[in-house]
Amino acid sequence: MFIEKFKVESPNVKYTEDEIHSVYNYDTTELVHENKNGSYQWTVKPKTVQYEFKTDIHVPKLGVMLVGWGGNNGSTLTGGVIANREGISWATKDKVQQANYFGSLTQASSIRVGSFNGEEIYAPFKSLLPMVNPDDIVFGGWDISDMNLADAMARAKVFDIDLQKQLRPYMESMVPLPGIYDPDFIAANQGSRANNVIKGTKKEQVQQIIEDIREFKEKNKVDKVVVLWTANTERYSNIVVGLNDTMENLLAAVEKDESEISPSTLYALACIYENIPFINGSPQNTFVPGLVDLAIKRNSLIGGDDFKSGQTKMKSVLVDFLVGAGIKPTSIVSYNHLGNNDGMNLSAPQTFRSKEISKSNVVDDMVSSNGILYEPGEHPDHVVVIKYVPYVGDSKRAMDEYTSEIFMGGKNTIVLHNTCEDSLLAAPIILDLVLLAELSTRIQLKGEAEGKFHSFHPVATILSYLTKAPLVSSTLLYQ
Ligand SMILES: NC(=O)c1ccc[n+]([C@@H]2O[C@H](COP(=O)([O-])OP(=O)(O)OC[C@H]3O[C@@H](n4cnc5c(N)ncnc54)[C@H](O)[C@@H]3O)[C@@H](O)[C@H]2O)c1
Ligand SMILES: O=P([O-])([O-])O[C@@H]1[C@@H](O)[C@H](O)[C@@H](O)[C@H](O)[C@@H]1O
Repeated sequence: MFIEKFKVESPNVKYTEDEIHSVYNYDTTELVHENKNGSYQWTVKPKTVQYEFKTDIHVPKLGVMLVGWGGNNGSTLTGGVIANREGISWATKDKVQQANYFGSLTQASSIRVGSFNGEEIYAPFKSLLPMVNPDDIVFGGWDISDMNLADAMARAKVFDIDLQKQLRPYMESMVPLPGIYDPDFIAANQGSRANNVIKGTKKEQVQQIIEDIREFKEKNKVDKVVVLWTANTERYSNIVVGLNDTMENLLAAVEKDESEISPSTLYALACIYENIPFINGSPQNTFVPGLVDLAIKRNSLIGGDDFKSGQTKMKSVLVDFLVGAGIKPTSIVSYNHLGNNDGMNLSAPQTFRSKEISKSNVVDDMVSSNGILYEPGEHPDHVVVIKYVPYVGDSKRAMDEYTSEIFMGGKNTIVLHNTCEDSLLAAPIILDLVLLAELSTRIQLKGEAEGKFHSFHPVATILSYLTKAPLVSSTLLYQ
């Protein structure tokens, strides 16, 4: 049975006018590796750590500023939220389609809350804690292309025409702010659309982004802003000692207008200065060490990298299942072709390399978890192929082949084929990322050994489920 909402009655949960107080006993283990009578022994000791959580129940009016707003994902998400908010339905060749948020964890998934008279009871994920209603989000952002969002939606060729016609009046007045453009970091084929760029030094560009955020916040009277990068995939930045390895060196490099500081790092820097959450939806290493240092020092949320939308989502689920079942994947081949602008940008070797890394590394932890199947350092052959085929547009065609070793020298091959608009996969994930980032900034926690409440660690590993290459912090404990 499915229920819409519920209240918790527990000695561990207290509702006040402003907060939900909860106590959670986290059961974990502590491992000890010690020399006993001349030989080393691993000892596993169960332990329980008690945490207290305080969740501010006042849901803010949220502004979401997208970097790359005029792209396929940006225009699709914006149009999708407007269609849901306005209750738009449209004619397709099959039926009259209603707007929905399918594909969003927060809006379209459910959780089990218990059983009643022998029946399992489920509730919406979004009923767990007070969350922003996506219909209320105010969108804005930047793009190096000055195309308005209605024309960008038409350029993307994602939505049905009848839907596009109904959305156009809402979107044609939406025009992206000029963006920070550096041709050295994205494919040369993107140059023709770069007619909407911020001039000046890197320091001046960062300052302009800060001013844009402040003006957006003031103009739209939003309480909070989250910034999310859904612009083109950049090439990796070189990590150079003395340039971007520490926050002091990074800030000095910006002062000196050093060329190796990428646009995405500059946007993120502006957000950290403003204490605005910044999420990276692409695979490049926006978060160079110096930037992570600064985010931690200023306790400003950063998260990423690279939305885990389709092929890689399937890969992480399937390989986790196979390895967990004691089956040994030995060859993974992920091929896809698509014809959108993302695909065109990825047709350049240096930007493709960023994507190849994030699409390949997703299985590393699963493989290293099983020393029965894999020798130290052993891993499956893993190939990622992305081809740009203009004709298919946003309709990505993904083909995957998984070959595994099974019992007594047997081999098993699984082949998957997946076709759909890439932006229809990514847009709901972008929504989840911004909603969960906003929610996490309203939560304070305190471990039993800690003296005072604090926020989550600024490196938001809580967003990992939604990204291919989760950003994690080497500092395990919050300072
Ligand atoms: N399923 C998916 O669509 C999916 C999944 C994972 C990751 N991604 C990543 O999301 C990003 C966006 O995907 P898309 O399909 O919307 O691509 P897109 O090319 O349609 O949109 C990117 C937009 O960013 C703009 N842009 C580029 N550089 C910019 C800059 N420095 N500042 C501001 N705007 C800039 C471009 O003009 C373009 O409008 C890509 O990096 C892609 O790899 C997409
Ligand atoms: O999440 P996923 O479907 O594995 O990955 C997708 C790739 O298959 C696609 O080629 C690329 O253009 C998208 O940006 C996205 O990264």
